[in-house]
Formats: sequence, C-alpha cells, structure tokens
Amino acid sequence: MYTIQTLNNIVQCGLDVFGNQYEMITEGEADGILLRSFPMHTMELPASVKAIARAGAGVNNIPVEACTEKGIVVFNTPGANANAVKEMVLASLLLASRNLWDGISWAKSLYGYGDIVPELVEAGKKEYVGNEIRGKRLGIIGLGAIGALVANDALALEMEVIGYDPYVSVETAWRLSRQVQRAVNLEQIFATCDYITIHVPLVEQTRGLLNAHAFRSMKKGVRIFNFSRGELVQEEDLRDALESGIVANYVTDFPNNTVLGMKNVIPIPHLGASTYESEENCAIMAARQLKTYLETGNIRNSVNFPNVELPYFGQKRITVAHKNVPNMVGQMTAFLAEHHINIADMINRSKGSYAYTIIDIDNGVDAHIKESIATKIKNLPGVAAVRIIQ
Ligand SMILES: NC(=O)c1ccc[n+]([C@@H]2O[C@H](COP(=O)([O-])OP(=O)(O)OC[C@H]3O[C@@H](n4cnc5c(N)ncnc54)[C@H](O)[C@@H]3O)[C@@H](O)[C@H]2O)c1
Ligand SMILES: O=C(O)[C@H](O)COP(=O)(O)O
Repeated sequence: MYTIQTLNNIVQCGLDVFGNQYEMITEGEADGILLRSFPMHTMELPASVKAIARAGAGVNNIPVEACTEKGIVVFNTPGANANAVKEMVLASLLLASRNLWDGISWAKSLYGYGDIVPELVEAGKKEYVGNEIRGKRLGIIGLGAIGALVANDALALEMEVIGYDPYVSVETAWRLSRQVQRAVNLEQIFATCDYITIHVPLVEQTRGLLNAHAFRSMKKGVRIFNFSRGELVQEEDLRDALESGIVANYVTDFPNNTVLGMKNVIPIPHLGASTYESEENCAIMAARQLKTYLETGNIRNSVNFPNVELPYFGQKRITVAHKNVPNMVGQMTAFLAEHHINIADMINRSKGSYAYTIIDIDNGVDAHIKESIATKIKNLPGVAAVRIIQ
C-alpha cells in the first residue's frame, strides 16, 4: 500500500490510475506527491516522500535541487499540455492584433443604449482597426514542445517564423518545419520581429530575459506573448516599453498587481493548460510515472534524475539515487559480493551530477541481510536514497 498526497485538484481519471492499493490524502506523510502549480518551496517535505510528479511542464514551483540531494525523483509531463498552450498562443495573436480585447469591452459597455446600439457600433468600430497576422514576422524563444507547435501552425497561418533555442532537442528539430528560420542570437529576434512569444522554462539563466536591453532592441509596436512564466520579463522595464509604445501589447498568462496596472496589457488568468484534454493528459501521465516509480523504481521523464528502465516482473530490486562520481557502483556491488548475493541484472545512468542505479538480485536472500546491505549502501558518501522493492 502506497500513499499519495495531492496538492492541487487532479482530475479523476488521473487519480484512477493508482487503483485500490493506494491511499490518497491531502495532508500527512506520503510516499509520493502529485501536484500542478502548488508552491512547494516553503513546504516541509516529510522523510517518507520518494517522488514528486508535476502534472504539467514547469517545475519552478518545486524545490528541485533540494529534492535531488535527498534522492527524491521529480517528474513532469513533457508535451502533455503543449497543444492547449499552442492554441492559446494562436488565439492571443489574433486577440492582440485585432484589438479584440478593447473592442469587446467597448461593445459590452454599450448595453443600455437601446435601439441605437447598432448605430453606435458602426460609428465606433473605427477605433478598433487592427492588423492581420499573415505576412508578419513571429519570433519564438524556446523551440520545445510548445514553441515547435506554435512555429508550425504560425507558418500555416502564413506568418514568417524565426526561432531561437540554443539547446533544441533532436526530437524537436525533427518535428519543426524546415521553413522555420534559425536565429543565432536573441538580438536577431528582437530586432526583426512584429510578434515575439516566449516558451522557455523559468531558471536563473532565463529570469528577466526580456529586460530594458531587450526592449531597446525591439521594433516599435512589437506584440509580446508570455505563456511561460511572469518572472521571465523584467516588470519595470516592461512598463517603460509599454509607455513608450515600443511594446504595443503584452499578453500574459501570469498577471499580478503590478502588471495589471500597466497599459496595453492583456491578462489571462493562467489558462494556458486549462483544457479538459490537457488536464487529463497531464494527470494520467504524471500518475503513471509516479506509480511506475513507486512500484518498480523505473524512471521516465524526471527532471532531476536520468531515464532508467529495467523490465520488472516482481523480482527483488535495490535502487540507489547517488552522486555521479567514480566507484559508486563498485562499492555497492562489493557489499553484495560480501554476502555472496548474485546480481541478476543491473543498470546505471547519470544526469548531470547525479546518477541512478538499479540492481536486481537473485531471490532467496534473507530480509535482514537485504536491510543490512541497504543500510551499508545508504551510508556510502554520495548516496542520496536507497530503496528495496520486492
Ligand atoms: N501557461 C501555461 O499554462 C503553461 C503550460 C505549459 C508550460 N508552460 C511554461 O512553458 C514552458 C515551456 O514549456 P514546454 O512544454 O515547451 O517545455 P520544453 O521543455 O519542451 O521546451 C522548453 C524549450 O526551451 C529551450 N530553452 C531553455 N533555455 C533557453 C534559453 N535560454 N533560450 C532559448 N531557449 C531555451 C529548451 O531547449 C527547450 O527546447 C514551461 O517551462 C512552463 O514554464 C506554461
Ligand atoms: O507549467 C505548466 O504546465 C503550466 O503552467 C500549467 O500549470 P497548471 O497545471 O497550474 O495549469
């Protein structure tokens, strides 16, 4: 029996993945945590937690580094909500270009004028003339799951598309249309684009990516779309850029009090991934990854540990989350050799400064010997967490 703590509402089909061997709680000590955007940074993590699954893409609400040091595996659901966000970006391109936000607000304000409303509409519509997006240049910063979908569909809408992503994955590169131009630096995007949309994770390197320097390099009247994270944009610099007209519109999925007070901001209440389809995709994927990890130790789509999978048929298994330093595996297997325990199968993979090892041992080993080996491994310098699965 495992216990899962949910920190946000998770759709039922995701919870159903766990089945009746799991207890679902909202408070208390759990083996696994399932969440969406709940801010975990100030949360005390019970020692019982082995893994955290984010039903979504961004993990900036999770203390990933601290989890890694404790051997807690953090999962996300790459691509599971990308289509939902892409559709929102496409809608926003039109929303901002055609002055729909202001036009609709004005039309609604005409309620009460009676029979002359149609006349007022025809007389006032000239205030809301907009631009077509066809033939305009769209700059995409970050060509991952979302950025790549936006790029391909913007081309289909006859936009000219240029993307910047120095770390683009091979998989994404294959999915991208060859008509997407490749920017060699951000300046190329800033200096030439009519529309700029940003699809990168919030990390130290990307915090404040759009700042005074960036705005100064942009074409006057550029429209900016932020469906990634508010902190990617330097707020006071944005205010100046909106005031001076360098930025014609800022569409953000992350409004706060400061940004709401700025002119020409179109605020959306973090609805990028809020579709029934995407909520189901994310919840099911996150739940499956968490369940698989708890039951087999196999890791898929972790942000802090490598993908490691060894087929599991109920055999005895030791899993170790550890630092990626020499002789870790040698020391672990030496303990097994001391007790004449045969290794049936084994795998070790690394990701950055951490690694993960799965060792399958032959059945028939006494429980107390397994426990003593687990303790010895746990006490090795560099080992973050050890589990015995059987
Ligand atoms: N508004 C929403 O509801 C919503 C939904 C999903 C994701 N998001 C946000 O969008 C972000 C992107 O999501 P995704 O699914 O496309 O993630 P992803 O990991 O598939 O793509 C991110 C891309 O950014 C690139 N990148 C990283 N640093 C960069 C840099 N400095 N310059 C240029 N490119 C850089 C990476 O190489 C990668 O290709 C998430 O991290 C999350 O913060 C928001
Ligand atoms: O990073 C994400 O996946 C999005 O910001 C979605 O967040 P949500 O699950 O809270 O809607």
